[in-house]
Amino acid sequence: MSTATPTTAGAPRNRLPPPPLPAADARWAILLDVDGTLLDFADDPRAVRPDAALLELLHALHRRLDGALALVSGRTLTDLDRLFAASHWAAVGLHGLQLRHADGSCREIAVAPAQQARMRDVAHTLAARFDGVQLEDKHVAVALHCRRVPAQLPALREAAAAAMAQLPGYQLQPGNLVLEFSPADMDKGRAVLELLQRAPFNGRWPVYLGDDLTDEHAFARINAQGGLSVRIGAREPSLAASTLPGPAAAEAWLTGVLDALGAPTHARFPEGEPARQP
Ligand SMILES: O=P(O)(O)OC[C@H]1O[C@H](O[C@H]2O[C@H](CO)[C@@H](O)[C@H](O)[C@H]2O)[C@H](O)[C@@H](O)[C@@H]1O
Repeated sequence: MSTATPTTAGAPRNRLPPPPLPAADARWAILLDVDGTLLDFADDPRAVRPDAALLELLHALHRRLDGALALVSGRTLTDLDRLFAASHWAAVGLHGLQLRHADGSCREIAVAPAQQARMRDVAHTLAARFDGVQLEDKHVAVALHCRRVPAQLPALREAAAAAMAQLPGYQLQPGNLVLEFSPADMDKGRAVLELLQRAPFNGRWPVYLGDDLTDEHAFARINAQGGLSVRIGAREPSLAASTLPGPAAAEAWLTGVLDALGAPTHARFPEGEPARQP
């Protein structure tokens, strides 16, 4: 699949092909990371929102795949449902801590309240020490964003790694200009495997699109299942077998997938238009 070519610095670099399009009768299941894959990055995590064309495309694909399309994100399920009007979809939230199957059944990994309170306390104290670092408190997990102050990332990483000694049961998950404290022993790969074991995903060919380090866990599982892993962007190294340059290219490719499969005909948004931010 991938071919290694030398860079000018002499280090190998993977040159990956674009993903193929399906045959009209293909039985695909599509799993989609959100930030950096479907949506361009914004300085403020609360500022992003999918535009109408992307929403329409995703809802049409979800119908065409008989529900075998899921969002797999570090965001909470509540946030995903608000952004995508998708509370009837299977989804993975908080990097696998939350999971909803297509039949609506959910599971959530909990942490002892005292342990969680300790983690939040440590994270808030840490964020206050670094000017410009934005704290996103998801309760069971906390993200410290450096998008506005990328130069702070190395020092924040060092301080956060040191703080881990006080936080048994937690892991420090790096992402795109972000560090997250989240409960250990869960990642997107494990959650994706759970989804793939149940209808309507089982028996279909799994295709996963993602851009970030957290998506590498999913790429590993998807590859082991014989599916297709697609890296969005150019981050290296990656386990992905295929690549697209960014969210705009991902949307164009998904449009090609829908065209190849043939568009469905019923209602656009069964649960009403998605909420709009002011
Ligand atoms: O798994 P994902 O869907 O990619 O979610 C990962 C994190 O995405 C969000 O943060 C990232 O996007 C923000 C908006 O563009 C950006 O400001 C931030 O720097 C990025 O790290 C989200 O806020 C996090 O909760 C997710 O874990």
